[in-house]
Amino acid sequence: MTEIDAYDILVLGGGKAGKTLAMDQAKAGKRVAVIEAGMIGGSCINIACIPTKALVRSAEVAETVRHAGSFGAKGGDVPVNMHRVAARTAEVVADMVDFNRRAFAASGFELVIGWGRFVAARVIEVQSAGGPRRLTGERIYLNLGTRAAIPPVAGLRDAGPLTHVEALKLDVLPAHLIVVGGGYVGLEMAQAFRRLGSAVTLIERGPRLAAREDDDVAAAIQDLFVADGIEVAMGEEIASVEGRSGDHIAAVLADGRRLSGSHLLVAAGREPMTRDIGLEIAGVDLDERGFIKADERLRTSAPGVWALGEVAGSPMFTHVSLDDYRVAKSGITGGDRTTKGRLIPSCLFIDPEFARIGLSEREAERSGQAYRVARLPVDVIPRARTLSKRVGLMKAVIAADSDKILGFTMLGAQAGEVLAVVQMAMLGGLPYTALRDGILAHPTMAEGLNMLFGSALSAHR
Ligand SMILES: Cc1cc2nc3c(=O)[nH]c(=O)nc-3n(C[C@H](O)[C@H](O)[C@H](O)COP(=O)(O)OP(=O)(O)OC[C@H]3O[C@@H](n4cnc5c(N)ncnc54)[C@H](O)[C@@H]3O)c2cc1C
Ligand SMILES: NC(=O)c1ccc[n+]([C@@H]2O[C@H](COP(=O)([O-])OP(=O)(O)OC[C@H]3O[C@@H](n4cnc5c(N)ncnc54)[C@H](O)[C@@H]3O)[C@@H](O)[C@H]2O)c1
Repeated sequence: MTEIDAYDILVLGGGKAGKTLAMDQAKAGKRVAVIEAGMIGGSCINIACIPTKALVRSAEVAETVRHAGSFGAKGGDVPVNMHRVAARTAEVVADMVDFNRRAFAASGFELVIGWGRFVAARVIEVQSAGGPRRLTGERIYLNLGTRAAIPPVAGLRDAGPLTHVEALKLDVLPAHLIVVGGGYVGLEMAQAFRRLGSAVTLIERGPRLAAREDDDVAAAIQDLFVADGIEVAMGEEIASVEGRSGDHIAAVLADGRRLSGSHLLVAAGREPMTRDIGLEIAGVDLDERGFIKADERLRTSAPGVWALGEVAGSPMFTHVSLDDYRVAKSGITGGDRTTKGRLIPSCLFIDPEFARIGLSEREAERSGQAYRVARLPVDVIPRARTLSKRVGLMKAVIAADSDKILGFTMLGAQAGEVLAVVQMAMLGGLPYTALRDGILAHPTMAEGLNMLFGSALSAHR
């Protein structure tokens, strides 16, 4: 019989929520272990947010150099060294992994590297370098994450498509990249590779890019992509894929048209890492999509087992995974924090950025409440002119019967930073007039908020 090591806190999967909880609880004197398959620090720093934003930065520099002449500097269409781009991305990742590794060690939790699976209700077996080990915890937290879903399209899997993981390591520039999916991953990657110098075709089967956004916002993003020279194929179903990514590949559409390229990147959504790890033995129920069913305190159907981050069905952002840690910690310390009613910001790192907090106009309409809308083209903000970044819009949704801000959307330079200003106003319960009348520094992009909230509000419903 293999011995079972017992811990106060056992975390399976070291994502943002799990690693933060582990460090916190280890520092508080608990006996804590984290079982992690191999990505020290989880997907954000290894294969997701951080390397994509490093790639996006390389693309931004290439684009700036390309247009340097108009700013009076010497530039032009200089070739991009993808070997260096990939190396820089890897350096940024390595630094953060190292930082995490040291923080883990300093906190005092035990990091067990290996693939974990339940072998009994509260027992996880790990296949680690030193042979199999069994661990149990008074409290067990599952922070397993997701991976790129490969749609069941004939020939797609056999074509060896790239996902974000491989695309971030490419040290040759794809001559022509086909991107399947116009969500967050597809949009960031499509524009980055276009600006690095690839021809890019983006295929989205739905009616709009960034599916959850309002039509005018999605159309503005599409215009931006078309202006960048990206071929955008909307509302198209891929019937089959022929060839191999990295060589020659073609997406054959339902109407028989062929969209050909050299590489194909799949960015068509995510699937949870819940298969074949004995969750049924653990008594952890899944929903119809395979995500762990968790309540507002992130409790699963198994007593003493919680789920955190994407695998728990939480919105797929690192800052939400971090908040799941706060909810989990509150459960340990007797607090009452839950996942209900969270105000969750999002920022899409295209150029210019897209950001949203609270309700979109469509969501406000669906909610049935009376509301007003304010709109502003970014072009009228002085800072947008000094930056030569005049594309985009700001949009706010305000309650009709009070001055409460219900939502804010921006496509424009530094949208993620401007968003935080509105978010703080919303968190503080400030009326929209505070942003209309507050003295904001000139010339900043945030100054546009004075104009946005000072503009005529059109009433709805
Ligand atoms: C390309 C891309 C870009 C993104 N960019 C952003 C961004 O800019 N901003 C943002 O907020 N969000 C971004 N996201 C989303 C963000 O990465 C995730 O929401 C975030 O990392 C939270 O993940 P998590 O905590 O749920 O789990 P993860 O960080 O995915 O952690 C899960 C961990 O569990 C491990 N694991 C899984 N199964 C097992 C097992 N059986 N045994 C042992 N270990 C296991 C995995 O190795 C992994 O390390 C991006 C996602 C992608 C794909
Ligand atoms: N900046 C950020 O914060 C950031 C960046 C990347 C990812 N993320 C997170 O990761 C999540 C997942 O991103 P994602 O882009 O993989 O998924 P997504 O769900 O956001 O978008 C997937 C898109 O692919 C389309 N699609 C699916 N199957 C298709 C097919 N066969 N042909 C053509 N199109 C198809 C869908 O209609 C959808 O528009 C995001 O929702 C986001 O929460 C965040």
